[in-house]
Amino acid sequence: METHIIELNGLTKRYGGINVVDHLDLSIKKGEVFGLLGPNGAGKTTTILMMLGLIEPTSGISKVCGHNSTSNPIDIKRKVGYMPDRVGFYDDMTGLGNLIYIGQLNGLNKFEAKNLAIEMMKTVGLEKALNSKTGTYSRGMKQRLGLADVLIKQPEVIIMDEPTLGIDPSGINDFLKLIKKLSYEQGLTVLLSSHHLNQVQKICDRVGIFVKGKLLAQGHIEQLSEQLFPQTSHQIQISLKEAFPKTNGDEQALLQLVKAKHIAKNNNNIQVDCNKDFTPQIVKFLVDKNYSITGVHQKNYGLEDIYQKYFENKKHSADYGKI
Ligand SMILES: Nc1ncnc2c1ncn2[C@@H]1O[C@H](COP(=O)(O)OP(=O)(O)OP(=O)(O)O)[C@@H](O)[C@H]1O
Repeated sequence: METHIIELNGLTKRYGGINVVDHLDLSIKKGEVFGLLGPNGAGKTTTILMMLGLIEPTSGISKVCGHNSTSNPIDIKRKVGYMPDRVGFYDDMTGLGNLIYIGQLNGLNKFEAKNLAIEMMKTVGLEKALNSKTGTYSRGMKQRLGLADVLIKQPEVIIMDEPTLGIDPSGINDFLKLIKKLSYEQGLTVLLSSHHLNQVQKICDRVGIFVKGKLLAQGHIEQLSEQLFPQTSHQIQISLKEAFPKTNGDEQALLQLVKAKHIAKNNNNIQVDCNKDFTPQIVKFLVDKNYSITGVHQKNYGLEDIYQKYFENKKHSADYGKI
């Protein structure tokens, strides 16, 4: 049986008559890296705060590591490490000093705290900066120290709110790889809230698209496009030697064959958006009609495309529930 370490059922938070988190159901397995994606104001932070037991839901239940977040916030605090978007440290203390202090606040004696702090700083690649004051750390180094700060509590689950804010691109890559490695090696479950889609795509096992308090779709990236755009989940691009169509009848016949509404044309290239992979049928159709094919390509939606396309569609629809 699969173990769900995070279980949200009907989780709702109402502010000023509006459900900013609206009957949210979400299950995350042990060891999974899950990306919660959504624009500003979607309700990501409110959801996280309910999971941590820091605010009470209006209705519904949040369970993390088997504990009810609302009735057992102390147990949640023991098992869940939370990394907010900006991590604060004492700038005039060394990185090591800051971590030892956190370790002691979490019940370790000075000796244990020092040993663990050194180990965690090595884990996050800060061994050379052990004795530098955190005031001299770069933003990326501070985020790594923030991760060490979470790890020293030896959590089962790590929740991160926009963890890469303000880090330069190569620092982001290194930081995300580190998160993935930790999850893999230590079986840590990670919930990562972000609106940086490309980054999330790189390391998450699953993602959820969260808009106006509701989870619109969740799954692996490939599944998302099928859920969100059932009619156009496969984009098939064909390059031809000559322009398409030779006759109007060809275009209509191809549209009917693949049950598509529109064929996009650009010079000698065409793109057909279909609800399944019609590549063999399209190629056969064109060959039978004596077109010369110079290239065939199936484009997969990336998370950025999925997100953009979703919000483009929303401009034409008043109802977020209808896709
Ligand atoms: N204490 C509060 N009182 C009233 N409204 C609130 C409160 N906290 C959050 N909200 C509202 O709830 C909505 C969701 O906010 P939340 O911070 O959870 O979104 P978010 O997805 O984390 O956005 P961001 O990425 O900008 O942090 C927003 O409209 C916000 O104004």
